[in-house]
Amino acid sequence: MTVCEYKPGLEGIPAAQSSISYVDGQKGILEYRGIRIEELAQKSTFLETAYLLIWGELPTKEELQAFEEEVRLHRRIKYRIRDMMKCFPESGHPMDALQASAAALGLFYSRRDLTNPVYIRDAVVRLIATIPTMVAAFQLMRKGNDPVKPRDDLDYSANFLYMLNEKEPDALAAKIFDVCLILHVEHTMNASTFSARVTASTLTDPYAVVASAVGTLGGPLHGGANEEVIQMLEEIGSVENVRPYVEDRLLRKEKLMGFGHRVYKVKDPRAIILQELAEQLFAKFGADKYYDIAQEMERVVEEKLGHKGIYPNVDFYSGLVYRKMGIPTDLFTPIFAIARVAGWLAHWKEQLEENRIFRPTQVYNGRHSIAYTPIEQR
Ligand SMILES: CC(=O)SCCNC(=O)CCNC(=O)[C@H](O)C(C)(C)COP(=O)(O)OP(=O)(O)OC[C@H]1O[C@@H](n2cnc3c(N)ncnc32)[C@H](O)[C@@H]1OP(=O)(O)O
Ligand SMILES: O=C([O-])CC(=O)C(=O)O
Repeated sequence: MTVCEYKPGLEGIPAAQSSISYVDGQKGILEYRGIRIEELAQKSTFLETAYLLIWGELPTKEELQAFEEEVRLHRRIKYRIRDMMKCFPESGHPMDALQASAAALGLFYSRRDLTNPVYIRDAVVRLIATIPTMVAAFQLMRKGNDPVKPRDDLDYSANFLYMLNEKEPDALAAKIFDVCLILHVEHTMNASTFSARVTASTLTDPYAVVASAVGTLGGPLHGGANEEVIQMLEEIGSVENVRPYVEDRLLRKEKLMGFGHRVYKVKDPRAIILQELAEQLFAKFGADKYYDIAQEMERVVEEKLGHKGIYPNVDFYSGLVYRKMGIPTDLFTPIFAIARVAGWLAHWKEQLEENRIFRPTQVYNGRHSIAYTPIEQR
């Protein structure tokens, strides 16, 4: 066996063969099953894109209707899950609540029949359908309210916003939210997807796969950055403070949240679309001063770090979109998870098709042949 050079963070090391999505980080291109995201953002819906990613082809009209109907029928969560969530501390982070709730689904549906397409479809539908309900239910319950039941007459994104805010959403806001889900659904071998694939490779159940990926997504270097971006913009507070803030952080060798990417060395194509979506919302619902701060920050960071290929990533503008919709900051990453679950499931399915357990090696740099020291001599 050839011994490879150790690469911290596995940079540049292929961990799987996959036909789900493709990134060209120099040109700023992202495709799902070969289709550019710009086109999907304009013409598709989240559920149609999820279908494309998981089953490999765009659905026919009948296939899409059947999938939407199945998801609609599975939106409700069991009262025991709801009661379990009610016991979570209201000060707990919604990502932790989501991780625990997704794992708890496995208590009810743990039968592992991983070779049966019916089992796979059932798990896909159940997870895509219930994750938004769990996010909205935790939000209402931590405020002391009862969760709102899903509305069968509303489509996927409109229903989520309805469950969250207890009122029917504005049509433009619901459409933009759906596009945000399309933009967040999949992104090659990112950390949470890798985590999902490693977990999948042990042939555990899909609820454990998703729970492990949710845990990975929450970190501030990954999906959790969208929450930190808004906190950072609030801390900056004004356009004049941007330059000194950036300079100070760089001097202290601290990262600027929402910037930089392992693969993109240009502006993330998703950030370009998210910025346009934010502008559409501002045009309808009024400007946001944090957008001016964000734009100035993009200019200053390009000036300082453009030579290193550091530009806004997907997490930089998404928070401004969600903020304008009145969504609390700590729900930004759970919303990322609502979308990404379909990407994780596509990878789960692909992993099962040609599974081999992930078991890489390590470079041992510890000691050998050390004698045991009795406790009284230490
Ligand atoms: C959905 C997503 O996961 S998108 C990413 C969300 N995460 C963030 O926005 C957090 C901020 N960004 C980062 O921490 C990084 O850019 C990551 C985690 C996204 C990528 O990390 P890596 O590929 O390991 O890059 P790494 O951290 O090695 O940085 C390479 C160089 O760029 C610099 N750099 C990278 N990102 C940033 C940043 N956001 N701010 C300042 N400097 C940065 C590093 O300091 C390093 O500089 P050096 O070579 O002079 O030491
Ligand atoms: O690809 C990555 O490393 C992170 C990312 O942008 C994503 O998961 O959407």
